[in-house]
Parts: sequence; structure tokens; C-alpha cells
Amino acid sequence: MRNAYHVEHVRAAEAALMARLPEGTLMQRAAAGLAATCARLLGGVYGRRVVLLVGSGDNGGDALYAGARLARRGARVDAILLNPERAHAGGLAALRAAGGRMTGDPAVIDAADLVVDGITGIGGQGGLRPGAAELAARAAGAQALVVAVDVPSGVDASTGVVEGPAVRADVTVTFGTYKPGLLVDPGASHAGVVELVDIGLGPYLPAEPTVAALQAGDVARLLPELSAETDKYRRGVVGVVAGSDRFPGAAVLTVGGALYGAAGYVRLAAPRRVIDLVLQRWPETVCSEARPGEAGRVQAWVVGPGMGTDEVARDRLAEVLASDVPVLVDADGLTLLGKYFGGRADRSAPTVLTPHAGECARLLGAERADVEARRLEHTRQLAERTGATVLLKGSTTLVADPAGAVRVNPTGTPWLGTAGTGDVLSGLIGSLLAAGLPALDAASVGAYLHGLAGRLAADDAPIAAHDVIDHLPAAWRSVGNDHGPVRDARPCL
Ligand SMILES: NC(=O)C1=CN([C@@H]2O[C@H](COP(=O)(O)OP(=O)(O)OC[C@H]3O[C@@H](n4cnc5c(N)ncnc54)[C@H](O)[C@@H]3O)[C@@H](O)[C@H]2O)[C@@H](O)CC1
Ligand SMILES: Nc1ncnc2c1ncn2[C@@H]1O[C@H](COP(=O)(O)OP(=O)(O)O)[C@@H](O)[C@H]1O
Ligand SMILES: [K+]
Repeated sequence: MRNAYHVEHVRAAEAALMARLPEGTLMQRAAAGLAATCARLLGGVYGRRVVLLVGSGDNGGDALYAGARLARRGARVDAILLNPERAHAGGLAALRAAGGRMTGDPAVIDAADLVVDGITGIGGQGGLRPGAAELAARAAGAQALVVAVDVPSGVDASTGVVEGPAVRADVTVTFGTYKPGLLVDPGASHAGVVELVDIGLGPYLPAEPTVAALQAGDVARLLPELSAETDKYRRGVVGVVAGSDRFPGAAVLTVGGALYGAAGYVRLAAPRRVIDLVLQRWPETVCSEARPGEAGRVQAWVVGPGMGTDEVARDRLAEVLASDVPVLVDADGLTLLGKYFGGRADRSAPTVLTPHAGECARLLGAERADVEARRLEHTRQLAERTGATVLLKGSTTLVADPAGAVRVNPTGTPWLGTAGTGDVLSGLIGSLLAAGLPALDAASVGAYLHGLAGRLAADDAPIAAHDVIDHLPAAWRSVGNDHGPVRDARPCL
């Protein structure tokens, strides 16, 4: 698990740790890690040109001390101070003593090999102010690699919100712990590759992170183990209510995702034309034209993709919601939920909602652009209001449960932004629910595998939704391989 903490937790942990250490120790640890990464990126230090952008807080102090280390190893280091009277005094003295120079001339950025962004870190408020924004823009237009100190300046460390101009880094060297703003867009796309420098904060951080990102080993651990005596019913039956005469393909894709999830059996409740199409592609599907409640027992339902929003669809949704098994609601199901059910899912069993930003905005009565700008806040809000586990799709996929836990998905590719991939995702998560995974795990594990399958399928070229289905087995295997082939408990004969 990669854990990220809100700034208030980071500050509290830093204060507790600092109280036990000689003054300045943490900043030296941070600067040493930062300088080491810069040296590695430069491929050598002697004679390289490094420019420091230095704000008036401790973030600037880190940059100055790291600059001093690089200058001692022969780099030519120029520091541009945003507020010379308030720059970190110890850092300034160290840089001067190492032979670094202060300059007011931003043209040094154009000739730099590497620019260190020490304008603001966790103390930054709002977008960059004009003087800082000009320097950030100049660095973005130059050849130099840009390395952000702790957080790209202008990005809100706790949320990933970017209000106004902000630094775009190639690499962010962050200290002590990840911050949510480095993992959640739009902040995440300003951070580039994120490297964590351990400064000893671990024991002082709370057990529950603000946001967590599953890693391959976590996914392998959360996937159901297959025992030798298992069978299709023990693995779980997932029911799919998807497709309509107008959108039959949505059912094909949802069923495809469900077949390559963890369940052993996929039922489809849909109109005849949809069933015929699904059976052509997936003959293993057990289909019924009956209402969902009469289609046979399931351990979880997926309802919504392409089902339409008429009254027949509304009644099918109502029947599924009335069941006592986990239900995933997607697409048209979300529209119906907002229109007829007051956007709430008051049920005895868990409910998972999988909106994209537009659907989330509609359910919250917000603007789509605002949801995209403040993804964490809106995902949490929808989970609180609906009492459901909410997975917000898009450039960063977030999962929030009503108890307040939040996960961010580290896999995926923009190539997944193609029609029908959301249907595959809902089938896959429904299948994991049917296999018995709790809602938060099913949604975050499903997003992980889906994003990985998308990456494997795309390989830097366009993909269609069915390609994601085709690559789900490879995604499972690559996750399992992280821990060796442990998923099948039967020894190889
Ligand atoms: N506290 C600690 O124990 C440690 C802190 N460290 C560093 O200290 C940083 C936090 O330092 P600070 O609390 O001094 O805060 P920052 O240095 O992150 O930011 C505060 C400064 O930035 C200015 N500022 C705020 N918003 C701005 C904006 N939008 N545009 C331009 N300037 C803006 C403020 O006027 C203030 O001078 C961390 O991010 C990290 O880099 C590290 O040295 C590790 C140890
Ligand atoms: N820019 C992006 N980066 C990464 N993933 C994306 C991006 N845009 C969309 N996706 C993913 O693609 C899928 C699209 O789902 P959705 O919007 O429901 O489309 P559809 O309804 O056509 O299936 C989701 O898994 C979403 O997270
Ligand atoms: K910074």
C-alpha cells in the first residue's frame, strides 16, 4: 500500500519527530535525498548547471541546502530568491559557502540542465503568485529537467487541487510520506515521477492514511484464493442487468468484464435481442428474459450499462436495489437513481456507484468541471450523501467508502478513455463483489486490474473496450507474479 497523508498529519508527525532530534536534522535528511536524486538525474554533477527557485519557506531551505551539496561536488548553482529578505538564512549561508551564487536574472533558467522548484511545499496556498508563476512558466519552456521539492509549487498537497498557475515537474522528490496531491489529478499530472525520501516520519503518522494506493502485492493479497475443491457456485454468481434494444453492446462488454472477474457464473437478465448478441460473443452466459428477481440467485448484481432510462428500466433497477446482495450501479442506472430514488441507495447490503465526472456532477447537483478540479472532495461527498461506495472514473480513479476510507488507483492509461471501457469495469467489479470481496476492495482491485489491462492492451496505441477484456487474464497474471503463482492453491502436478 502506498499511503498519503493530509498536510495536518504531516505537520504533526514532523513536529513530534523534530522534538526528538537536533535542530535542522530533518531538513538535512530532506536535502541529502533531494541532492542525490538531482545528481542521478544529471548523470554526474561536475560542471552541470543547476538553478534553484527559492521561496521564503522551508521548501526553499531544502532547495538551498541541496544546491549547496551539488555546488560542493562541482555543479554551477544559481539561486533565484523570490523574496531575498525572507529566504532561509541557514540555507543561503550554506549555498554561499559552497560557491553557489544568488541571481536576479531569470535568463539562467534557459541555460540550465536542471531546475529545482523550491517555491512552495506543503505550506503553499492557492495558485502561484505572479512572480513565481513567471519563473515556473520559464522553466516549463526551457530544456532543463524540473525537479519539484516535496510538492510541485502551486499544487495543493492535501487534495491535488490546482488553482491557477503551478509548476510542472519531471520528478517530485517528496519527504517522509506521499501527499494526496501527488496521487490525485490535476496535481498528480504536475508531479511527474514521484520519489519518496524517508526522513523517519513513519512511526508518527496515523494508522489510517488520508488516501491509499494499492500496489501489485496488495491486489494479489486481496484477490480470492482458489481452493482445489472450489466450483462455479462457490466462486460466486454475478447477475448483470444491462443492454437494451438501443444499446445491446453494453451488455456484451459488461458480461465480458464479469466473465474475467473472479465469479464462476454470469447471469444476464435482458431483452431477447440483447441476449442473442451476448450469446454470440459469450456462449457461457446464462441468460433470462425474466425480470431480475426471477432470473435466479446471485451473490451480486451489476445494473445499468446501456439499459435505458425508461420505466421498464426503472422497475428493473428497483428490483435489484430491493435485493439483499451487493449491487453495483453504473451509467443509465445512475441516471435512474438520481431521477427516481433521490440519489440514495438505502439498502441492507453494500452498494457501489461508478460515475464518471458528469454523472457524479449530476448526482451532486454540481458542475462537471468542478468535480474534475476537486475530485477527492466530490467523491467523498457522494459517498457520504448516498451511503454507497463511490468509484469516480477518469484521469484519476478514486474510490471512497461511506466510512471515509479513500483509495486512488495507480494503474490506467488515457487510452482507456474510449466508449465501453466503463461497462467492462462495472462487470469486473460486480464479479469481484460476487466472489465476496468487500465493496472498497472490489472497487479498488477492479480498477487496478482494469487499468493494468488497459495499459497492457494499449502499449502506446489506441484500443477498443473489448481489448481491455482480452487483456484481463494477463493483468491477473502479472499481479499474481509479484508474489509468485500463489492464486491457485492446487500444487502443479
Ligand atoms: N517541517 C519539517 O520538519 C520539514 C519541512 N520540510 C520542508 O518544508 C516545507 C514546508 O515549509 P513551510 O511550512 O515553510 O512552507 P512552504 O515553504 O511550503 O511555503 C510557505 C512559503 O511560501 C509562500 N507561499 C505560499 N503560497 C504561495 C503561493 N501561492 N505563491 C507563492 N508563494 C507562496 C509563503 O508566503 C511562505 O513564505 C515542506 O514542504 C518541505 O519541503 C523538509 O525540510 C523536511 C522537514
Ligand atoms: N484520461 C483518462 N485517463 C485514464 N483513464 C481514463 C481516462 N478517461 C477515461 N478513463 C477510464 O476509462 C473508463 C471510461 O468509462 P466511462 O466514462 O464509463 O465510459 P463508457 O460509459 O463509454 O464505458 C473508466 O475506467 C475511466 O476511468
Ligand atoms: K516545491
